[in-house]
Amino acid sequence: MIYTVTLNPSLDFVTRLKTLTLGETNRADSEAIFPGGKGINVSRLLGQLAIDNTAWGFLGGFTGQHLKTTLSGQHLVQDFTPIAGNTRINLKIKAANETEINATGPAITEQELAVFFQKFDRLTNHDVVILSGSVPKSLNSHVYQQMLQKIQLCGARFVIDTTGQQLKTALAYQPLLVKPNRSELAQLYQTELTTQADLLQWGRQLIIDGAQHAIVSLAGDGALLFTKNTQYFAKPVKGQVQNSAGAGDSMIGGFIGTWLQSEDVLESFKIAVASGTATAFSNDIATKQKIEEIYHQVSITTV
Ligand SMILES: Nc1ncnc2c1ncn2[C@@H]1O[C@H](COP(=O)(O)OP(=O)(O)O)[C@@H](O)[C@H]1O
Ligand SMILES: O=P(O)(O)OC[C@H]1O[C@](O)(COP(=O)(O)O)[C@@H](O)[C@@H]1O
Repeated sequence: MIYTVTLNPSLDFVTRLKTLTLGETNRADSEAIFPGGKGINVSRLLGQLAIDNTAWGFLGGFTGQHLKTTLSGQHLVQDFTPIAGNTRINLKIKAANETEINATGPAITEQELAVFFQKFDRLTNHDVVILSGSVPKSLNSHVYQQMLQKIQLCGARFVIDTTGQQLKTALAYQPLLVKPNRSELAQLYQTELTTQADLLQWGRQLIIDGAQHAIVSLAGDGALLFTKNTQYFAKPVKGQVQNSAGAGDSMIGGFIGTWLQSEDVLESFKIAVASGTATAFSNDIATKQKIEEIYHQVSITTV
């Protein structure tokens, strides 16, 4: 089974307006609410590809209830840990630029955390756990490492999409896949990535440091894939961006869902790029139909 973990799910409140003026009352042209949180986005993308998966994480309050309702009927099993606090609302402002305010998230009690950790006892070496996104402020920053130790103990495999020290620590546990974007890679290695040579050098470093596969996503500039023996570049597909939130999560879902079925790295990368692009070109997580449409436009070269 594939499990996704979203410690800090969200409702994404997306509002559109022509111009955003700070310090003034702005009037929106439109607004919409989407389920959010990186692991949940991965689950939804896997669901679009009809790949069975179970979503873990914390949900609570009226926002958590709304998220639950929105997810019901999608191709994923909800196995969230209930909490007393309210699931957060993240604000995405689409004006001339995209501005995001991601909330800190609710308080998680020690008891709620203990109930969540019990789920890891049932993992086996057939399972893959996808750990994604930020840690609610109330949780200790070592929570990712605690999960990794439990996953390793059961012989399960994992994918991790987080940043900074948490990502650095995770590399030593040999993740199946990591997917930093350009700024996350620069932050990880405390370096500047100005040239293609910089990207290739530091992308490869992810493999040297322990990752089995590494995608460096470059938003409108495409993506790079690194494995022990190969390096690929996917050119950006041209199109109209609608809402790029979840594009990176969709890449992870597309890659890992395909790789677990075929172990075909090139095909998995192609579907990853199609999935990420299709989500960027959609209002919400991409549909299977949109992914198939984009798939035929994906062009990959060895670099
Ligand atoms: N503006 C865009 N044009 C074309 N493809 C895009 C665009 N934005 C995202 N994508 C696709 O989605 C992938 C993931 O997007 P990116 O923004 O890099 O991830 P993240 O959301 O994790 O920061 C990119 O590597 C690219 O393939
Ligand atoms: O957990 P974080 O880092 O606060 O991010 C949560 C946000 O990330 C998203 O999952 C989108 O992620 P990406 O754009 O990086 O793919 C949103 O749905 C959500 O609001």
